[in-house]
Amino acid sequence: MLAVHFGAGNIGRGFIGQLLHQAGYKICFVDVSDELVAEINRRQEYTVSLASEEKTTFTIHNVTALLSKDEEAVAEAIASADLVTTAVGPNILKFIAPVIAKGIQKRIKAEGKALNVIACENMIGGSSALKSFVYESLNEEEQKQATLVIGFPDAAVDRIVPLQKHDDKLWVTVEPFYEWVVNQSQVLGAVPQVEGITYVSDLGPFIERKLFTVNTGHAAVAYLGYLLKLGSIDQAIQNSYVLDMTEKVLHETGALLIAKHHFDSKQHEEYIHKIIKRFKNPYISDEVTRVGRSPIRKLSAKDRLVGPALQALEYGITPSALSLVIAAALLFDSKDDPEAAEIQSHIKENGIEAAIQKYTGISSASPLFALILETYKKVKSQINSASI
Ligand SMILES: NC(=O)c1ccc[n+]([C@@H]2O[C@H](COP(=O)([O-])OP(=O)(O)OC[C@H]3O[C@@H](n4cnc5c(N)ncnc54)[C@H](O)[C@@H]3O)[C@@H](O)[C@H]2O)c1
Ligand SMILES: O=P(O)(O)OC[C@@H](O)[C@@H](O)[C@H](O)[C@H](O)CO
Repeated sequence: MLAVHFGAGNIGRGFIGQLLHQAGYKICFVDVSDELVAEINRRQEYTVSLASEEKTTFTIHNVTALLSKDEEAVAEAIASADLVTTAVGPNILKFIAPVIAKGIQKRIKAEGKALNVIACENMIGGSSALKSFVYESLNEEEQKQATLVIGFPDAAVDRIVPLQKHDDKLWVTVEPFYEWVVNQSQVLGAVPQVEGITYVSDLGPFIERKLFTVNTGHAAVAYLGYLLKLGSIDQAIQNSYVLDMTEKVLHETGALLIAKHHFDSKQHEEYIHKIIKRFKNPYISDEVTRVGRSPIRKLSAKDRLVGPALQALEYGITPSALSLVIAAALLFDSKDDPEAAEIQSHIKENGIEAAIQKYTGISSASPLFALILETYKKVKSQINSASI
């Protein structure tokens, strides 16, 4: 069995690669990094180690790699694959779509069997978004045929994989916990048998629970930690203010998730505790700048901050703590992050009101707009007087 996986980065090698290997797939990674591709092809194996006291390791064999610009070879691989997965980042999906379309065209011509393409990205409807991009490169007839044989099941993936700092360029250290939930109702043909994938008929509650708890909480720790000049998530969560505000944020999103999806409140409370414990993992040092990366994406209307804040209002919940994190994201000025730099220069040139509208999509008439603005001004003045 062959799996073609786009993105040989942290989650690609450290999570998806491990599970696919254990399920018996040969993996062909596709990446833009010459260094990664060359090293994978040279060794054809790599190590995943668990960030825990035992430091258990797994060797992932049977791996090769292609450069994404080697379009003919990538399309050929897709044409003969049993599964296609991605972990490249939500903003990259549109760039890998044309070559996936090429592979689909070859497959349709050869009357190949049904194939599923699963985007393992932190976003709602990742595979569906990828499908839309792929369809832009298919003509009407190809789209009709693809609808019958190419499934794009949406997924939620959860495993904390920090930036890697090893002499071995392929080694990847990951937290022991993982969760991979896939919408079975969007699978076409045989359901991929991968131990560790949980199939559900409705992904909505699962992806919102994951994104609005793990990622909202993570963003809270990252952006508040950054303001307090704390470098890593485990350091930031030890700070009583950060911990207190993160818990408040997770109780706001929790109230929304319980009201909307009818999760059991006691079980949800346990879920929150488990996640905070994961953030405290002393065997992982995860930089706040990684977790806060791409603030334009994280501030967008459907993502982990503004998404639950807007929905909370609809359920009569005031998103005060969420507004604090949104304000902190607007203050995130990490120099190495191009999206942070763009927000800061927009604020400088056009003012905070224009930036809130542009990056969150919230209209100035919304009560959330006023709440974010007021909180932003308060936090900024606290920073200026060094009282945060
Ligand atoms: N790291 C985590 O803890 C984690 C957990 C769950 C989900 N995710 C999600 O997984 C995705 C990847 O995150 P990551 O942390 O592994 O990032 P990463 O930067 O480590 O990996 C992304 C990989 O994609 C490659 N890439 C970029 N453009 C490409 C292209 N055009 N074609 C092929 N490959 C390309 C990069 O070279 C890199 O190797 C994101 O959507 C992220 O939100 C990450
Ligand atoms: O990958 P991002 O940038 O969407 O979010 C950063 C982290 O919150 C994220 O990578 C988590 O580590 C991961 O989602 C845990 O499952």
